[in-house]
Amino acid sequence: MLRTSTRSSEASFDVFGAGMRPPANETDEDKARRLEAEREALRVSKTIDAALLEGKKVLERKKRAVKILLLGQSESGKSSVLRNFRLAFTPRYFESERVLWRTVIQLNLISSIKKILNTMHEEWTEAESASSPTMLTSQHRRLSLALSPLLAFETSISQLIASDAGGNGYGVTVRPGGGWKDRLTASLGRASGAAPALGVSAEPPTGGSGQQDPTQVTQVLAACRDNIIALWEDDAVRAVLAERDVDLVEEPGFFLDDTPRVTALDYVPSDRDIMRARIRTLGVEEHSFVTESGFRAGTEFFITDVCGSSHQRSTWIPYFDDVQAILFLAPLLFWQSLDEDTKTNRVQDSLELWREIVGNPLLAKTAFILLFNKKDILQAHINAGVVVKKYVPSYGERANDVPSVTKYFRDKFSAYLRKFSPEPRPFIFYETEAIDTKSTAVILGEVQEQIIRNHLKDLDVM
Ligand SMILES: Nc1nc2c(ncn2[C@@H]2O[C@H](COP(=O)(O)OP(=O)(O)OP(=O)(O)O)[C@@H](O)[C@H]2O)c(=O)[nH]1
Ligand SMILES: [Mg+2]
Repeated sequence: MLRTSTRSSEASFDVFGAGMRPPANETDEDKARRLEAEREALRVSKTIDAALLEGKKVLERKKRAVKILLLGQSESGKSSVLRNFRLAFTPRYFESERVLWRTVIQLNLISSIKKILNTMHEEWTEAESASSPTMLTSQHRRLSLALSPLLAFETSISQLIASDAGGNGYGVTVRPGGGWKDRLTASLGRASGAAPALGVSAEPPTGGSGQQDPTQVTQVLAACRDNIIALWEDDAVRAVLAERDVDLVEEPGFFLDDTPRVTALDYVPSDRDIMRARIRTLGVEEHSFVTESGFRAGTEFFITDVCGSSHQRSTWIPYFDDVQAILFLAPLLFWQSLDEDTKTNRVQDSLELWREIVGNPLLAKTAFILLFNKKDILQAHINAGVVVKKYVPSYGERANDVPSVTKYFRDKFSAYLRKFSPEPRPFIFYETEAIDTKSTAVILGEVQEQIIRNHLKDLDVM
């Protein structure tokens, strides 16, 4: 019995051993190939182990980290708040990205120019087909021609950083997931032959592949400076834009009034410029970082930034899991409608969205912080005489000033929170102006402190 058992175990050992042993007639070449294959298999196995370990570590870190979700309609200022967050709490990282923002701002400027040129072309086409007079002259045609090289840069750089899905043809839209920064960094590095830096290289860049590089755009913009100013300051151009309802000043990412500064060869974007830059988020971006400064520096954050367009809101749901706080942005721009649905009033849309989000059972334990962002724009419009009750009849005879408007809508948001939250939760709100980095830093400092305290309480650390 004992012998049988031994034999059987030897036999089974042999079955595996035979498979592992090299064949008796193995040539030197076969052996080299086999050893190489074994080394490769070991490398792949180690890579998989490392990835699993890394994945586990990320999950562990994510469990301990503070998780924040930025929500709100498109253009509400979610990404701008995230930028403010990074400026306030990871200033070294923010500095390292300044060079990328120069390219985004250059693209914003070119987008505005493209809109003007396209509007002029529409005017010419209609004037020709209807044989009607136009205020635009041959001088405008010369300007249009002189500025047309900029459009090639717009296309080319947009292709580098933009999504294949593209945007609406004007705004800057980036690839989902934030990978655009790596692509742009690599491109800037290649163009200057070194790590990307601000200012242009002494040597003019050589295009080579035919693809425009971001360093060249700096030089072409500098060369176009006077023509851009001439175009934007031209009375006939302004009149054509007004006639065709093209209001560039009101659009996000408007830098035409800053042309002399933005087109300078040594242009370095200020913090405010970076907050004013417009780049549309597509899909969902997850940002993880450890704070360098502020309350409990060294705290790890996971901040999720989403695209606010109504077509993309279903992509938010997977990110509701395990989030400590939602920063909900709701600008009180009651005279505007959504870009994607011009029949829907912006504030009405924010209220509906707020109601859905606060009422979501997955978010019952999540803290909500409401940011009435863009208070500078609200103030400017009230100062310019915009009458609230014209757009919001239920506003009635209340005073036509910012405190009354804010109180009116604040009461509505607060009532929805009380009525639709699955469990009672405090109503926390701030009035913000994300392009003002100083005031935003103070508010974000308070917000961060509250969130960390709550988080530590949940983890039983405090
Ligand atoms: N004047 C002013 N402009 C702001 C303010 N907050 C944001 N902006 C500008 O508004 C534009 C839109 O802001 P984003 O942060 O890109 O908006 P978003 O919510 O991320 O939009 P999506 O990515 O499309 O969902 C940008 O050009 C910002 O510079 C503000 O408080 N005041
Ligand atoms: Mg965004």
